[in-house]
Amino acid sequence: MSKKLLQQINTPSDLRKLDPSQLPELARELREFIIDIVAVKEGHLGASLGVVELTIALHYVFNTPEDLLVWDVGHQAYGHKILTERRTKFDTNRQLGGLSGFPKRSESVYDTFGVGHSSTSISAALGMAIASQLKGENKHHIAVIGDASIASGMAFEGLNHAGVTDADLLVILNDNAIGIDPSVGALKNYLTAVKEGKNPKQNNMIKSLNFDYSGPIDGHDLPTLIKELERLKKVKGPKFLHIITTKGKGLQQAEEDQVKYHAPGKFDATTGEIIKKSEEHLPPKFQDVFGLTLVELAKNNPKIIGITPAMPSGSSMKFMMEAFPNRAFDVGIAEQHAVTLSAGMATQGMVVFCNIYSTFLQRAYDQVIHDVALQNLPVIFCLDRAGLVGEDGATHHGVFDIAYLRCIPNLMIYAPKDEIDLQNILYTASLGLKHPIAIRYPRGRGKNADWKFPSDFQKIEVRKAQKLKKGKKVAILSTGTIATNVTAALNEIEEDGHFAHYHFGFVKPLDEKKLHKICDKFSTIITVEDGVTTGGFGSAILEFAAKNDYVNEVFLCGVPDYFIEHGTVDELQQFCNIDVDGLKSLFSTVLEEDE
Ligand SMILES: Cc1ncc(C[n+]2csc(CCOP(=O)(O)OP(=O)(O)O)c2C)c(N)n1
Ligand SMILES: CC(=O)[C@@H](O)[C@H](O)COP(=O)(O)O
Ligand SMILES: [Mg+2]
Repeated sequence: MSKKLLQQINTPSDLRKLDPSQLPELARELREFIIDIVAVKEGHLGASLGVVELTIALHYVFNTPEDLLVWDVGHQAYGHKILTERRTKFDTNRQLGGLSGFPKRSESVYDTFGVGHSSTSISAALGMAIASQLKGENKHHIAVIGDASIASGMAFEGLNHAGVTDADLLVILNDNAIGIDPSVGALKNYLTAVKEGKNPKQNNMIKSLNFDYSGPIDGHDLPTLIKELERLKKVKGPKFLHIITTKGKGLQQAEEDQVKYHAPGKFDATTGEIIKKSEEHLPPKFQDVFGLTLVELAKNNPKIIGITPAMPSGSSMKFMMEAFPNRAFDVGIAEQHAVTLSAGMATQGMVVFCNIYSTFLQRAYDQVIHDVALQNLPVIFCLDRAGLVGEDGATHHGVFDIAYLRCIPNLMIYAPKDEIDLQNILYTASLGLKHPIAIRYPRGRGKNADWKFPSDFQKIEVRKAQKLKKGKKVAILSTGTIATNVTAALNEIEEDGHFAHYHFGFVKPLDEKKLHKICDKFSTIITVEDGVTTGGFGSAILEFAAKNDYVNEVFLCGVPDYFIEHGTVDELQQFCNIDVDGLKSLFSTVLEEDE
């Protein structure tokens, strides 16, 4: 179908020239445009489809970019990007060198705040609103936040503050009753009661926080939305609009299976059918190795508990939730709570597997230190999506965990080299450890198509590093699944026992006995990791060498000291020179120099 209206719009001021009667047609065109491109280029789908009308109404009513609009998480901001000067580039979304999948200040003046991690929008927009007041500027400030994201502690901190200000802040709650997985918790029940009219108006909790509350209204009804936004524009102080939308709106399958269509991969734009890749003979996803192994272990140990903050599907904690609903908890977007809840359970002798994406654990740093490590509670952190995650980009790479966890006393860190190693460390942790442990593993699939399940678990000796290959001259020390790249690179160069390769599953505690032997035997050491080298595994080896007066040459390979953008994992590893070819050329150079 034609996109006559959309093609006329490069900026929101073009949009504001349209007659209100043309906006529903624009919404149809925008939706179709998003579907056509995401079907081929992949990305987040359902959330953006759900806010098409809201996006149009906001840019129609408010004077963006003068008025400041903050999208929470930003996975729903595709329509916003398309209407704000990026329509012709939208087909590069999330690709190397292309548009970011999330709003980003350096990308556009319309992206007022960089997002990706949830629940920041209220604080950020309030900060802007207070700054505008202080500067004597007359602007509107709008935060758009979803029902799952508003349940997070940080959003409540923002609301709590905003309610005692007279800042020009409009919070729009986009309530579609789902996050990535169905929303959870008492707040969800409260919002449902409000929607069903079961909550008396005088008991409205948002009103009681001193907001001008309106809604709930139909977020797909453009005339109603526009009328209400026009009204709110004139209201002073903090305001809260509750709108009801359908995630995936306009694509039947996306509306019916909202979990799958959050980010469906490639699909047929006309039928909506997801284009399935054959999964036969493919190695397992690490998340499934985690999820299925946990269930297996939990069968024999009633003390095992699983906790996820809002990622039951992404982490595969859903298997545990299905098998043992009483012992598995989705606590919503609440990483801080997830960590301290785990600590509380651990005080009572439970064996808690707290699964958090590496990047999202950053939010619960104090809880890891203060509530877990300081009390030496043996919580088992399973950090999925460690390393470079690919198209989600800089906000989501799990590259800092080794560096930010390594300095915490009591906390052990383990990075398995493959699926079996992951299973075995989960098993080992389930037997009971004297300390908390963080087990980090990457997004995506392993390499072992012959992975057997269930398997014979092997206990892993704490601290012990493993020799993967013998060699005489240079020692390569790797941690985690990047070992596979090292092995492949070594297999591709002609070397006759020049390089030895060691897998350091334990980054902490380090196998110092083996390190002494390595430092004595090899004058050159190369460390390889898929996280930042600043403070990471390589740094740990350098610290060991310095502390023990070794003067070996140590080369660190890993993620450099700047933020890595989006692209495929292969492209980004190549960029960091930790792909097979990058490592091969480094090893070849070392080999040539030695000969
Ligand atoms: C701190 C943090 N934890 C988890 C996530 C992963 N995540 C991204 S979107 C999302 C669900 C958001 O749901 P909601 O706010 O209701 O927005 P919707 O997708 O429904 O539009 C989650 C859990 C995140 N981005 N940030
Ligand atoms: C927007 C967001 O934070 C999530 O949707 C994230 O993109 C999920 O990542 P995975 O696809 O790795 O589960
Ligand atoms: Mg939602």
